[in-house]
Amino acid sequence: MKKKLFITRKFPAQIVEPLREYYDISQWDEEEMVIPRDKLLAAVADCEVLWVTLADQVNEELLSHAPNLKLVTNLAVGYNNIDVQALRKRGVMATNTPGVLTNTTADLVMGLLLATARRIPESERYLREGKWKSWYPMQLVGKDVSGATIGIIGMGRIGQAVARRAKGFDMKVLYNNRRRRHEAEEMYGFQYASLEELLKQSDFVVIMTPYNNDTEGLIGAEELALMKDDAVIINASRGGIIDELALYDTLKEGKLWAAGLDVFEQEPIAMDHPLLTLSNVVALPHIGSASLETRTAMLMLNVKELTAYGQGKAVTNRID
Ligand SMILES: NC(=O)C1=CN([C@@H]2O[C@H](COP(=O)(O)OP(=O)(O)OC[C@H]3O[C@@H](n4cnc5c(N)ncnc54)[C@H](O)[C@@H]3O)[C@@H](O)[C@H]2O)C=CC1
Ligand SMILES: O=C(O)C(=O)CO
Repeated sequence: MKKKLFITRKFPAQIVEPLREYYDISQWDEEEMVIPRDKLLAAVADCEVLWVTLADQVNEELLSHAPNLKLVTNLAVGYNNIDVQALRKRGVMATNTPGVLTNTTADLVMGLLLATARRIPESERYLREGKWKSWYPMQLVGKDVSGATIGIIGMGRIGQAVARRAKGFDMKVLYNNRRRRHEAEEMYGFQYASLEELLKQSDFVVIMTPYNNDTEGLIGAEELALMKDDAVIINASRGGIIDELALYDTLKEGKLWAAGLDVFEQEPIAMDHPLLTLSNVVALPHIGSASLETRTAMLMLNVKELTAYGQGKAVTNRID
């Protein structure tokens, strides 16, 4: 008998179909909308394998409804949506998608850096709104990225890919990480700094840590106050790492140049969120890894794990 697999979103048919060799598959039939929780809890009742997106919470509640569950595959590298302890307790395995999205996400971070520093979205709105009357010296002036100091908090796969790109802009690279990256320091001249020094010295601060109990609220009012008044903060990791209301207050008081945000505490962000009233906030709908090549690679990495499990082989990229 085939194993039961439930997929929490409508994924492309050509990706899912080959898995039918091993699985009896059911899936939520919406591409855009998250499956309602009650439907998900009912759907997992008899499934052995669950394929989720980062919008699905895999927690004690879900596990208590899924007595046969053995494997969860997460279509994301970040796995803050998964309660790893609860999984471990029940002997359920989980996998994620490290590596395949590193460059694409680092590219987006550079996009946010340029967009905030050079006021690109604001300038585009200005043109489309018919405000462009002439060229004048101080029109929509921004700040230079080239030669500036970037401070990267979380020097993992993506953090290091951002740092390498920053070198291409002749930036000085400071970083803070759980452990020193001696090899990268020697090879590229990246400099380790305490969080406090990094915040004080950087023109651009980029957050690339995972989201967990240690990093929740890592950047609050006190940390923002350490930053230069004309600095930019970029968050492409997870929303809860920055205190959004503290960020709003800091920007509103003119104590920061701008913020570039791909992620939010609540996703989608509420349209009346105060951050969205500020013209120096560039806000994106969590598109860090959203290139066709990379989203396909993420799906295919999950497929590889599901195929291995279906064939009775070991899965890799385990997060449990
Ligand atoms: N916006 C988007 O679409 C995307 C967002 N992400 C987010 O980026 C995160 C990072 O991804 P990777 O670079 O692949 O992970 P990684 O595990 O390679 O890197 C994370 C780094 O953060 C460091 N770190 C952890 N806690 C820290 C702390 N308190 N202070 C300083 N450093 C700390 C770790 O030592 C590690 O070097 C993911 O967990 C995910 O939340 C990832 C991909 C796309
Ligand atoms: O992989 C992740 O963690 C994302 O946020 C989306 O790619």
